[in-house]
Amino acid sequence: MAQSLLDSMPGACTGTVSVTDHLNFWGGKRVKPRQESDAEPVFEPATGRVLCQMYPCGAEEVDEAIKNAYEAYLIWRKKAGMERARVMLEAARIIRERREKIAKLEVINNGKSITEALVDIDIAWQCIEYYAGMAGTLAGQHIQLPGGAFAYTRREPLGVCVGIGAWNYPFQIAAWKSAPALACGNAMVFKPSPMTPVTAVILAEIYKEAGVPDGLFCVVQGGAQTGTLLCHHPMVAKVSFTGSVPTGKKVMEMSSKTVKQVTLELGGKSPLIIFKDCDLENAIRGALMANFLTQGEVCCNGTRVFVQREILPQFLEEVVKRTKAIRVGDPLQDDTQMGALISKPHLEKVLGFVEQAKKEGAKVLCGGESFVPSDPKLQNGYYMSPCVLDNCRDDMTCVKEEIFGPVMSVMPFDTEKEVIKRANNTTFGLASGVFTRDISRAHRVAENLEAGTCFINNYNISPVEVPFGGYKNSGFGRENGQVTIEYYSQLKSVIVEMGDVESIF
Ligand SMILES: NC(=O)c1ccc[n+]([C@@H]2O[C@H](COP(=O)([O-])OP(=O)(O)OC[C@H]3O[C@@H](n4cnc5c(N)ncnc54)[C@H](O)[C@@H]3O)[C@@H](O)[C@H]2O)c1
Ligand SMILES: C[N+](C)(C)CCCC=O
Repeated sequence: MAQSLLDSMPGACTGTVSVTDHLNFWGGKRVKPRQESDAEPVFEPATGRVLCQMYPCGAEEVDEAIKNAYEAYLIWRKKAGMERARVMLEAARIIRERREKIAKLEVINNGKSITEALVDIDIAWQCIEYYAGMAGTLAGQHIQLPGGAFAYTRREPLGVCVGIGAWNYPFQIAAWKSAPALACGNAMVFKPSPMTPVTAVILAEIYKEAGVPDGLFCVVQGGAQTGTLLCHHPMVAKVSFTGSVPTGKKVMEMSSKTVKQVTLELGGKSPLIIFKDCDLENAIRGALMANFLTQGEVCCNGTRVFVQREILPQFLEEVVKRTKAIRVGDPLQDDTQMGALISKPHLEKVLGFVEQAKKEGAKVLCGGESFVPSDPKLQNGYYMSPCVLDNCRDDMTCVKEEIFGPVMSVMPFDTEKEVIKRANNTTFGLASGVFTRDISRAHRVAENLEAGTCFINNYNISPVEVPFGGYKNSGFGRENGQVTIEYYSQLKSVIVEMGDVESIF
């Protein structure tokens, strides 16, 4: 059934696809929703058409999926790491083979450009391939103790892990969470955002095809209620959450009731600092990459752009020229650079931030308006023109709050000390960036910025080998990189006596 959906992708155009397949997945197959009464429409952002219905899972379905995942976990955890690796490598291969079709479906559900979606799918299979490579390397330590006694540690899986995703990188988030989880021998029940329910289930089918036991990667659909059921379920060992700070706090609180481990990948308001000694051309490219990928709906975007006063005029002139030239439109067209925002309410929220910024004294240098493409089929889509704001101050709403749209706020600064203080003056701490040719300054600034990532002379690249995650309210735990193995496994110490027991009794 699902294969037919992917098979229809090559010829599919914007405005032509409807998804009727079931979107839940456990027991090795798509599962019909038990309740069809609370359906929520899912929209195609590019056209505003209804793409499909999302039927939230209730308590019985969540319980069934978790129990099914637990059965699969009992089988999977006993497999050698090399065996798990082979299955995961096969899953990565299948994704690579179907990348165009999956990317197309992602575009239709999310609204981002096909150019970007292809990169997202590539990052997804790379992540699975990377953790497949690590599955066979998991090992403990041998510790010598007095009298011939010794101890060793075993790195063991946690059990059933829950993944809860945001809507901006639907397939990639599912891969970033499931790949390390599965490599360590866990099972995962994944809940995508109710706005992007379509592609996580494709990943489930691919894992199944690659040879994971039925139930190892399950998908349950739903919003806050379904998420709450997952976070409270006693058989869940860990919740890895990607989403906003307020929801992340709730997830942490709910998970604490049954002492589940938690990873929180939350929002950001990241600083990008551009010194006058930078390569200006690269800094401008970096600023655009830091603000306008996925219509600005990126957690780690560098939306507070601090530019050293001497180069501010040249920077603004060039950034505005290039922002105005960004081609907004049909996300399935190869030459489109920016697609549609996720939903009408979200578009209105982002436009509201621009209005508020104007009221607070910011100057709109370009964009910041809703945009109606000339193609009639796109006229009800959720488009806006990318925006550059000048005259921004640190106390403005647009500088303090995560907008999650294509809005860049630019501010001048004079000294390194001053800009570091201002950059750190936020409750967020996801990412940061610095452009300078001074190597000492670059590393000094990186050391002093309170953020989980600092890009030097680039922005928003995401090699899967490098850990990704936040400081402060942007969360804790990491995705990607070797360290994430520690967030999906636990250590057992086995202590072995070789002599007699010395008892004080
Ligand atoms: N740090 C990261 O890696 C990262 C990546 C992508 C997005 N984000 C952040 O995500 C936010 C945008 O995504 P969003 O609007 O989907 O966020 P959101 O917090 O509204 O929702 C995220 C997920 O949580 C679920 N959810 C909502 N209420 C819940 C509850 N009470 N219990 C359990 N689950 C619940 C949603 O259904 C969704 O699946 C932004 O703040 C963005 O910065 C962070
Ligand atoms: C792949 N990027 C661009 C680093 C985004 C990671 C996920 C954040 O929203």
